[in-house]
Amino acid sequence: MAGKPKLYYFNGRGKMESIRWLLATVGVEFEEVFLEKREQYEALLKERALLFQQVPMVEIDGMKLVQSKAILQYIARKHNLYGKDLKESVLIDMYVEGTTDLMELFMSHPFLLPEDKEKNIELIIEKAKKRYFPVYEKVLQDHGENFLVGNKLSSADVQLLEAILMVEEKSADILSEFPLLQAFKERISKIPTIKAFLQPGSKRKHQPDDTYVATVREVLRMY
Ligand SMILES: N[C@@H](CCC(=O)N[C@@H](CS)C(=O)NCC(=O)O)C(=O)O
Repeated sequence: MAGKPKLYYFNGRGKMESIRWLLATVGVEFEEVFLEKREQYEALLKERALLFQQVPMVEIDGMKLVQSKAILQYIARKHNLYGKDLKESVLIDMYVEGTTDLMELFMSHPFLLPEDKEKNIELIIEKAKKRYFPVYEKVLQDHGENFLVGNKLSSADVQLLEAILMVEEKSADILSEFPLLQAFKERISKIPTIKAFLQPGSKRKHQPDDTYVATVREVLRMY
């Protein structure tokens, strides 16, 4: 039997966090290798473990997978979080891409100059409020189900909850104008595996701090 998936990334959210969320949701335990030194990254490059010289990399089912989107789709397909047919899958892809676009704005935020950070976070919150959250509110309304697609949980639901919590960290009352999203958040948060992942001490990461940013810069030589 294959061992636990092994996740290679930094000790921060970045492009690995949605993968952690999805594995936790489907109840798969995983190990993490945190890159802290340039030498660890160089060792991975030397053994040709990183196809495009990038992390995230996940060792799973005898493969070394890179490209976060491909990894997420693999996990979603394997664990039936990817819809019942092509039409459901493409909707899931669209909704996942929307939340990814929103969360990527947050991912780049810690790397900005201090003087740009405040203005940038205001713009991100504005985008969440005006562009992204109204879409998901309407999808829930039109679809009339507990989930974004079909009548069961999909990776789109998991990622939407992740995005909601990320925005709420910066704007606690963001959902006040979105009652269906508020109910969605409460519902999805109660799924036992997700509830466990939301507890302190889980492998969920919180907002990257200066140490995280400094580590990424050092390991990837981003100066
Ligand atoms: N499309 C890739 C992008 C991965 C990516 O940009 N990884 C960054 C760290 S978050 C990296 O390894 N950068 C090193 C480089 O590009 O040289 C994915 O989604 O996995």
